[in-house]
Amino acid sequence: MAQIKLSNLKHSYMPSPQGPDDYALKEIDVTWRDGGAYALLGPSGCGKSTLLNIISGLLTPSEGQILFDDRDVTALPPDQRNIAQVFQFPVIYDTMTVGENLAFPLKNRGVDAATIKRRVDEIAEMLDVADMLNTKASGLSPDNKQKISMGRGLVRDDVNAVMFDEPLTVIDPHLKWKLRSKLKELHQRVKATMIYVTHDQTEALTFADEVVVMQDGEVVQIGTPVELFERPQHTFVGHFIGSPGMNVLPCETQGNRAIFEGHEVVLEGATLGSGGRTDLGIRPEYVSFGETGIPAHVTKVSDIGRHYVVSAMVGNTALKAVTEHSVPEPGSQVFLQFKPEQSRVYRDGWIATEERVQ
Ligand SMILES: Nc1ncnc2c1ncn2[C@@H]1O[C@H](COP(=O)(O)OP(=O)(O)OP(=O)(O)O)[C@@H](O)[C@H]1O
Repeated sequence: MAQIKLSNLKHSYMPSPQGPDDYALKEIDVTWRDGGAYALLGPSGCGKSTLLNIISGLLTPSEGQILFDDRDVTALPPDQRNIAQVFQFPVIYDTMTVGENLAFPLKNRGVDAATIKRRVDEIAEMLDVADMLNTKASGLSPDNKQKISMGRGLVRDDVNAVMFDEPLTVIDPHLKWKLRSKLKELHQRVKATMIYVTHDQTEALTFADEVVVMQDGEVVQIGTPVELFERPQHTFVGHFIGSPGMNVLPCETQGNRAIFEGHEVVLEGATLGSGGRTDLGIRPEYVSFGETGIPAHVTKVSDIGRHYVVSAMVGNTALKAVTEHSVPEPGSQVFLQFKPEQSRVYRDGWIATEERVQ
């Protein structure tokens, strides 16, 4: 397995790109440590597949380098990069048995029979398919087919990385959580460098030690699931991660305070920079109800199981609060309190509040 470094990577599908908008990848600088579990998360069109294809060697970047353990592989074709890939749709041979499918990547490389048997048994046991080794792949359910596809990606122990491209797309929703946790467990056992591409935050946050959040060809934040939740570096991250996402409320700034709909809001730290569009970012989980605070009108209360999501209006601005206990009635007047250490100003989308030193 290898450390993977993407250095000053840019890619445009146009022959002579003029400006940043002509680039599918604007400037990517990322280092993935050997044995880490990473997710590439972003909406459709943000550049995930482009990046994946550049790493696997299907696409040559317009600029920049790809390094595996400090070895420049930018010019190497896919077959010399030694990467295993698991795609959206299962890639298995229907005419072979499960065991033969799992053995195939090893057989292809001339691995000896005893090692093949040992690896196939190990992987089959990890995937809970040991009892299916002699079953013809054609008769398997879609989720078992995808499991075997994953197994084929994991069976070799000489690859630089295993890349998963939206691997749960074809899986029934009620089986998704099973495979999601299975993959996490597999990473802990196999310890390979794994890169998991998805537009689904639950998949990314369950699987990865670190998530790379992309928007419009740019990495907007790299962090642990907790970091992305607790301190989004960009309003996009705040909104994209979390359910419901972070409230992004137009505001003005006055010294180290935000003025939101005429009300002063205490922030986590000092305000940075000046000018640009300013928004106050606060997650619904950190908005609470009190005896005093910002007056609001409750418009809707949704019971979503473990907690309630309260929609309210402050002046002309809509926001959400998440609460477990004190549930107001729709139509009532309430006072909202924003947790200061979780209240931040964003300037043109980027965080502009200094981090509080503990
Ligand atoms: N072969 C291509 N030729 C021209 N433009 C392309 C090509 N492939 C992708 N693009 C453009 O590059 C940008 C990034 O696309 P990409 O497929 O990498 O995003 P993605 O995040 O993987 O999206 P999805 O999840 O829908 O596959 C998009 O604007 C897309 O239209």
